[in-house]
Amino acid sequence: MSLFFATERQVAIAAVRRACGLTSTVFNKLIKNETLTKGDKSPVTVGDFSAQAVVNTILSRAFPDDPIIGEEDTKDLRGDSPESTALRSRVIDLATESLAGELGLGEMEEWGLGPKHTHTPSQLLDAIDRGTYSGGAVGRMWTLDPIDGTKGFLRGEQFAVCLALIVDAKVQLGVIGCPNLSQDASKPDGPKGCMFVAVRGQGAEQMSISGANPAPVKIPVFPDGDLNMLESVEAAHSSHSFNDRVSRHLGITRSPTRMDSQAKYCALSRGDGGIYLRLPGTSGYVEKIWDHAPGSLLVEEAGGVITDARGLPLNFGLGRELRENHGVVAAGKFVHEKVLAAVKEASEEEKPNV
Ligand SMILES: Nc1ncnc2c1ncn2[C@@H]1O[C@H](COP(=O)(O)OS(=O)(=O)O)[C@@H](OP(=O)(O)O)[C@H]1O
Ligand SMILES: [Mg+2]
Ligand SMILES: [Mg+2]
Ligand SMILES: [Mg+2]
Repeated sequence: MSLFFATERQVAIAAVRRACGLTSTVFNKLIKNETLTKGDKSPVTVGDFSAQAVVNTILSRAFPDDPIIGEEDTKDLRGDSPESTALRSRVIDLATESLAGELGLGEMEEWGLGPKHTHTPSQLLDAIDRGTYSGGAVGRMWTLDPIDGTKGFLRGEQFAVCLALIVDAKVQLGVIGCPNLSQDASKPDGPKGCMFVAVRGQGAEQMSISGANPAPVKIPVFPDGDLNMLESVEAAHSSHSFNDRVSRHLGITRSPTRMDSQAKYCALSRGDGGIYLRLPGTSGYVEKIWDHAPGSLLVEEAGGVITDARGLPLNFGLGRELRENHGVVAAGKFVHEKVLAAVKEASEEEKPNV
């Protein structure tokens, strides 16, 4: 039987795998002036830029007509200042080195990828800027977060390379690479590095980053009293005190697991935590589609439910942002409705949140 999106799945896995390798190289060699602070005060590193160059180059060669919505752009890389020049050359070197390896893709030659092909600096910068697509409700488009959880990446904790294919506003394919996540949730000190792959209607699986040991993931049915909350590390990204209030309404006694990035969706999909709650703080920040697209499909294909805090589906067809959604509530299907009710009760007590 031929499966839908088989080529897209294969290319997305190869691209995320390559970017995960690159991020490990960068982490081990990152030096102080290789991190910038963006306009919104969030950090971006040479790793974010070069991983976007690599993934976008692979996608553009394999699917030249598909637009890409990527988090990063080259504004900070194209200037003439010594800082810009140094950053640019480091990003180009890292991306060039990463793209020079075998990708394990059958059509690589035909697509102009692999060790025999070189990419000029200007092609690599343009590849990063292929990510500036504005999105919308119609057609195929990819969305990429080259390093999600950059703060976690810098701390040596959780981060993820996140890629999704959206068709007519629906996420059809999601791939998340988590280089620092334990392969076996019950062995936190065991081997690390996993990849989660979901295709709509075809289920969700976890494998090692090399592709070894693929196994389906499914959100378990938690006995009452065994639930716990997954939440952001950064208090500015989602209110911890609001989550505590929701936990009290649900009778949750276990302490929350704090983790950066879409690794939270991965943990949820394999039962390593029962609820992911992300309610907006007071800053007016609007969530971006690349921070939720692959994770949302992973949750659904693992048998869970994901909505915003008001119970509405996440709308990926409104451009680069989840403009009409308010926060995120993700959980197993037997738990989700109870969480929404608890969110409502908690927000009635604490008005500014919902
Ligand atoms: N103020 C505010 N509110 C909500 N979300 C924000 C905010 N600022 C940034 N971001 C986005 O959060 C992404 C990281 O989310 P995490 O869940 O990993 O946060 S945390 O680091 O665990 O706290 C992070 O993704 P990356 O930039 O890819 O790291 C941002 O897109
Ligand atoms: Mg960022
Ligand atoms: Mg992100
Ligand atoms: Mg990012």
